[in-house]
Amino acid sequence: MIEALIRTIPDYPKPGVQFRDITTLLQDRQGFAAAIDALSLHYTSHAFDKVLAIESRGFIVGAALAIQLGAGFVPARKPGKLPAATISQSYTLEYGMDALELHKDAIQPGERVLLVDDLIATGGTAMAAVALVRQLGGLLAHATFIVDLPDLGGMQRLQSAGIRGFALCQFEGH
Ligand SMILES: O=P(O)(O)OC[C@H]1O[C@H](OP(=O)(O)OP(=O)(O)O)[C@H](O)[C@@H]1O
Ligand SMILES: Nc1ncnc2[nH]cnc12
Repeated sequence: MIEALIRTIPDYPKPGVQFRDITTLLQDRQGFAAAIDALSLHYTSHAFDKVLAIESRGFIVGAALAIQLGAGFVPARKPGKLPAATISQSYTLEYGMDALELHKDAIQPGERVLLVDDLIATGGTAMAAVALVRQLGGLLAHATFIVDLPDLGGMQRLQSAGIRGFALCQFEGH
C-alpha cells in the first residue's frame, strides 16, 4: 500500500534518474500515518535518546517518528543553516555533491541515535550523517527509511559500517 502511494518521475532531476517522490504518500492521511506507524512498530523493543534526521525530506519522517518513539529530534542540515558551532562532512549523491552539518552539542557521548531519512540510494548522505554522529561519540546502530533503492547499494554500505538498516519498501532500478 505504501509503495503504491509513492510516485515515480522519470529523468528528474537529470536524465536517467527515476525520482521516487514521497509527496504523494505524505498527502494521503492514511498512508502517511501508516508509514510512521510501521517504522515506529519496527523499533518497539529499542530505546533511542535521539532521532537524527537529514534535511530536508528526512525532517518530515524523522520529526513524526521522534514523537512516536519518545526520542529527542536532531536535524542534520545542509551547509550554513545551523547557528551554533558545527561539525561538517561532505558526500556525493546520485545526482551531485553536498555536505551535512550537525551542531557540536546536539549529541552527547554514549547517546543512542536512530538515523532517519525518507530514502536511501547510494548511502552517501547516510554515511556522512553516521560519520558526524560517531565524531560526537554517539552510538549509531540503526538507520530507517521509507524507500530503499537496493541497486544503488546504500544499505550494504551501512551494513559494512555495523549499522542495521530498515526500509518500508524497495524500488528496483535507479
Ligand atoms: O543515498 P544517497 O545517494 O545519499 O541519496 C539519498 C538522499 O537523497 C535525497 O536527498 P536530497 O539530497 O535530494 O535532498 P532533499 O531531501 O532536500 O530533497 C534523499 O532525501 C536522501 O537524503
Ligand atoms: N532516485 C531518487 N529518488 C528520490 N530521491 C533520491 N535521492 C537520491 N536518489 C533519489
